[in-house]
Amino acid sequence: MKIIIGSMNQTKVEAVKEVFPSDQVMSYSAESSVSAQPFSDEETRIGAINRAKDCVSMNQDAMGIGLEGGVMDINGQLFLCNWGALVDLKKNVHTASGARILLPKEISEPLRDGIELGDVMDCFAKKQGVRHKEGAIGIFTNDLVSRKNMFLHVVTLLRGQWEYWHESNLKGNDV
Ligand SMILES: O=P(O)(O)OP(=O)(O)OP(=O)(O)OC[C@H]1O[C@@H](n2cnc3c(O)ncnc32)[C@H](O)[C@@H]1O
Ligand SMILES: [Mg+2]
Repeated sequence: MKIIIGSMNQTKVEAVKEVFPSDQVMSYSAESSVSAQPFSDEETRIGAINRAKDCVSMNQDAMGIGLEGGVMDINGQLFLCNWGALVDLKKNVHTASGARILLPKEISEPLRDGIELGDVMDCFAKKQGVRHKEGAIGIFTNDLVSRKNMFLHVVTLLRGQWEYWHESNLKGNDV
């Protein structure tokens, strides 16, 4: 089976390759068609779906996977949120979200001023390319859960749902 992951970010590409080890995984810089820094669950999820659909529009013989990172507000506090979407050969869509953790004020304030999380994290952690490595989730979990680990869980949720609905020949809520 061919699978296109709609990102060149290695944390996302490696997560898909690990969850689909027997398949041909290709990466493509898909359009999320949402803001570079999504600010709600809804916007982040739509970004993931748009990326997956953009992948499928490139190659009708492949399944598309979109993974999107964002933040969401609960009672004035910002949490990391991540969403994934899988579009299969029949154009059914499955979605799943990732773990979420609170971001400290040092991060949420510059985010609300319009700076992207990846850039804020590099400045905060005094590192380069946190988004391509451990991610904010890695930094704020003391490296116990990396960005790739978090996406591994999301992609596993996508694969499991796709298998369940595919094998049962039924339609899920998302499809
Ligand atoms: O190339 P793409 O696939 O776009 O990968 P990205 O690293 O930009 O990631 P997203 O667009 O999915 O995430 C939206 C923004 O949130 C940032 N972001 C999300 N989760 C992050 C994390 O765990 N660590 C650092 N930055 C993160 C990311 O850098 C972007 O600025
Ligand atoms: Mg991005």
